[in-house]
Amino acid sequence: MVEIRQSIPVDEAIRRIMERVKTGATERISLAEAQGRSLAEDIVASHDVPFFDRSPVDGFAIKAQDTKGAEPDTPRRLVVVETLGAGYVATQPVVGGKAVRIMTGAPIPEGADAVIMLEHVTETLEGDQPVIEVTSPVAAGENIIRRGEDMKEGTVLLEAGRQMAAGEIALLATFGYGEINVFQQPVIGVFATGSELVSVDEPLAPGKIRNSNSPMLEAQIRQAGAIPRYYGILVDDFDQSYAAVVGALKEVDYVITTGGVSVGDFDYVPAILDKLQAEVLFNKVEMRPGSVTTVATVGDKWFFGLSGNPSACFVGFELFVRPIVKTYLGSSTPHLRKAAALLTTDLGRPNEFARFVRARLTLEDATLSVTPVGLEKSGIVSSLAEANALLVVPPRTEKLRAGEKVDVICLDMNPGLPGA
Ligand SMILES: Nc1nc2c(c(=O)[nH]1)N[C@H]1C(S)=C(S)[C@@H](COP(=O)(O)OP(=O)(O)OC[C@H]3O[C@@H](n4cnc5c(N)ncnc54)[C@H](O)[C@@H]3O)O[C@H]1N2
Ligand code: MOO
Ligand SMILES: [Mg+2]
Repeated sequence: MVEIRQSIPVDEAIRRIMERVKTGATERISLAEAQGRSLAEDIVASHDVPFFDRSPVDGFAIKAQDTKGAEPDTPRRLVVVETLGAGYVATQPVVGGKAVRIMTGAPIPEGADAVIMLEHVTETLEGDQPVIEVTSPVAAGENIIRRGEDMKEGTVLLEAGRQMAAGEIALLATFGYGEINVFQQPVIGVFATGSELVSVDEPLAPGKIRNSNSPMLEAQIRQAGAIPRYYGILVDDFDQSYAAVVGALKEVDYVITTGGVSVGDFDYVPAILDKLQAEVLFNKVEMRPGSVTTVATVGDKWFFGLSGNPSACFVGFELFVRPIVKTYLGSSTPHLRKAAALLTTDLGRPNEFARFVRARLTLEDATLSVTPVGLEKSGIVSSLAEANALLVVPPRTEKLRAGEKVDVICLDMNPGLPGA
């Protein structure tokens, strides 16, 4: 007799997972290793930026009041007393009637309260003495970047859980954070299951297909910020499969299997979980694709039995594995972003389960539109590369019409957003 599984709504499945998730351990790494990692500490500005009043232009640092009444007919003449490059400090204050030639990024000399650009003065020599002529008044404060204008000491710049990209790395470098505390990346073991599978470098034979799910999962794992460890293809043999899963559970933080999770004769994942005495959180979700997605815990390890059908496997990872990884990495927003978009075509086939339709979001005239891509069947690989979103069709929805507003889940991967 085939086991009849108790199905639960997607929200309930996510709730069961999220009530058990934990953040991971932390480690200290160098800034050079920071890209893609998640901060485990708040980053605070350790000083004002800029750290001194500085010039944003190449010009002359002056006292604004010296330019009062300056006109082409009555230019004001200022004596240039020194030249200041970025990285150096003036040797003397600017006093009335004097100017310091100053380069972009150099500190404003004491006594100066404005900078006039090189292009806006006439430079002459009186004997050996450089002199400038100013032909229009300059306001106090002009062309001066004040200390702390960019960032004030003590401000929290980045919060724990923030994933680091180029901008965050620039901030860390600005404040001298050569080392930072980050969350350790969970290591996720991946098994492909099924005697029909051959690997990417093997020739096809009758009845065989290439294993596309585990390379896809490895990419999804990396994209989420975790580390994949591929354990290969398991042929449909219970004892071998059980032993391999037991071995992996000792070595990694979570295990993902793809395939063998339904009710077929060679679908061994349910029996493996049984023998492991795993706590199965659910093994049937009211969703298409991915209705057989199974999530369990084995001691303190997570086990994800994702469907063998490529798109079901893909969606199962994004909905159920990704938020666990993101929470482990300290994120306070572990789920993919949701948005509303206008549907561009009619969408048929009402279903008693929620549907996650692979789709493409485009942005035109400040309006998000969504179009289903390719064939909707769960075994279809072709639409995965086209999709940058999942269109969410709630259960038992009547036919959706072009122009209706629908919910979409934005995927965090190529072709990205807006995917016009
Ligand atoms: N009697 C029932 N049959 C099925 C049910 C059901 O409720 N009752 N559910 C169907 C649904 S829905 C899905 S989804 C699949 C899930 O099957 P499994 O997760 O057990 O996966 P497999 O049987 O191993 O394979 C399904 C399909 O996917 C191909 N596959 C498997 N692994 C890979 C891989 N690594 N790369 C590419 N393609 C893969 C496999 O060859 C099959 O075609 O069960 C339905 N059946
Ligand atoms: O639930 Mo299955 O994953 O739709 O094809
Ligand atoms: Mg099966």
